[in-house]
Amino acid sequence: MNTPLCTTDGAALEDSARRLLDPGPFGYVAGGAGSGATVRANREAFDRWRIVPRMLRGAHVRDLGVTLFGERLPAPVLLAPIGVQSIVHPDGELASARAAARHGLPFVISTMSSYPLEQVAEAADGPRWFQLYWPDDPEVCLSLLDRARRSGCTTLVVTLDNWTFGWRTRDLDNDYSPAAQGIGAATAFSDPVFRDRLGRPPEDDLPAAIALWKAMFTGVDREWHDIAFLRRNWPGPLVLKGILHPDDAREAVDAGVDGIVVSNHGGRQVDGAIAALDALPDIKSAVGDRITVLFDSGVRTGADLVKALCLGADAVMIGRPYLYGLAHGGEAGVGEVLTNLLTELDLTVQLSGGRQRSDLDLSLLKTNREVGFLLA
Ligand SMILES: Cc1cc2nc3c(=O)[nH]c(=O)nc-3n(C[C@H](O)[C@H](O)[C@H](O)COP(=O)(O)O)c2cc1C
Ligand SMILES: O=C(O)C(=O)c1ccccc1
Repeated sequence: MNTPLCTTDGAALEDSARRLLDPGPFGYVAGGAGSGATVRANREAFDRWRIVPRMLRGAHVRDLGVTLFGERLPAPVLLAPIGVQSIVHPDGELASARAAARHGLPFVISTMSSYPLEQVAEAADGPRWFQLYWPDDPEVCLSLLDRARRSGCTTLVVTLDNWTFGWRTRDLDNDYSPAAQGIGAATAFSDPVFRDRLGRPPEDDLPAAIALWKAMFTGVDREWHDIAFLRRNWPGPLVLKGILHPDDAREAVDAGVDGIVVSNHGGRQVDGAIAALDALPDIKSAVGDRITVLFDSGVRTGADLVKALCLGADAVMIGRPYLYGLAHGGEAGVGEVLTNLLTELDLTVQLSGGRQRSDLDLSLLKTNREVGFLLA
């Protein structure tokens, strides 16, 4: 471990990662789209809510476990799919997956991992899900789904908000692109159908392999009726990631998926997009309990986890904070970030009078505006 990790908040953790990493990788992880308005909005949205703790509720005994798609989890927390993790630590996804497994939390393996899917899955000796960047070649897609299933991934998360990268100003200014170096291509390059399409081993002509990889995985967008292809070809739970509009959430229900992730990709795609937390209540009202509602974007503390759960998320994904932990100390660093978040979650729930997930609802929250009204 490099230095003790900051426990104060996500900003301190980010600052300490800035000191450890080169500007290119740090900017890639921390940066957002355009002016950074949505990265900021994600944080501001959390700051607009206040928890109103309740007393004398016997909260000394707690169980925050939840069942997601038939899987029992110790807490309503997952590790978000994050690709190219080797840019912050050589062990990359292997270390993060091991830390997740030690906490019994699901690790969502990105299509763009720095290590092949099978290797990450083996390291994630606990619950593991697969995140799909949907290639335009259906045979490659089927091959990825098959590999994910064989590797023990139970749930498929299909990311809909990144058919192409947002306008990422920091990366442009730093002239930094992991993809241009082929970082994140390990799963594609080890795919038999991809290799067949390329016609030779990727190592023999890296530029050609990278060009085919980029062409296959970017620039395609699909339509709602295309979800049927994944529904037909994925035997387990299917989750759509990147939903921000209640009508899209209703479409997801109609498409027969099992869940959605309310997310703006951590503010990395559309500058000026609505904060994911601001989108959550309307989406929850739109879908009710018909599908599972997951959430990410902007979560930095245990109190943030409580707020997202109170606003309707069935479980919450951690993004950048665990990557900062990885930068600090590999598996141990990720483990420490998770321990800190889970401990603060548990303490916040206890001190707020909660005993279980179902105690966390809107009755525990007020907006700043309401608080101001009460004070007036
Ligand atoms: C460096 C980096 C790489 C990411 N890679 C992926 C990815 O491969 N697939 C995906 O669905 N989301 C990816 N995301 C988005 C995360 O899954 C998640 O939505 C986001 O980090 C949540 O916001 P937060 O970091 O503010 O918590 C990535 C995010 C970062 C910071
Ligand atoms: O950077 C990202 O947000 C992301 O989703 C991604 C996409 C492709 C490769 C690596 C990361």
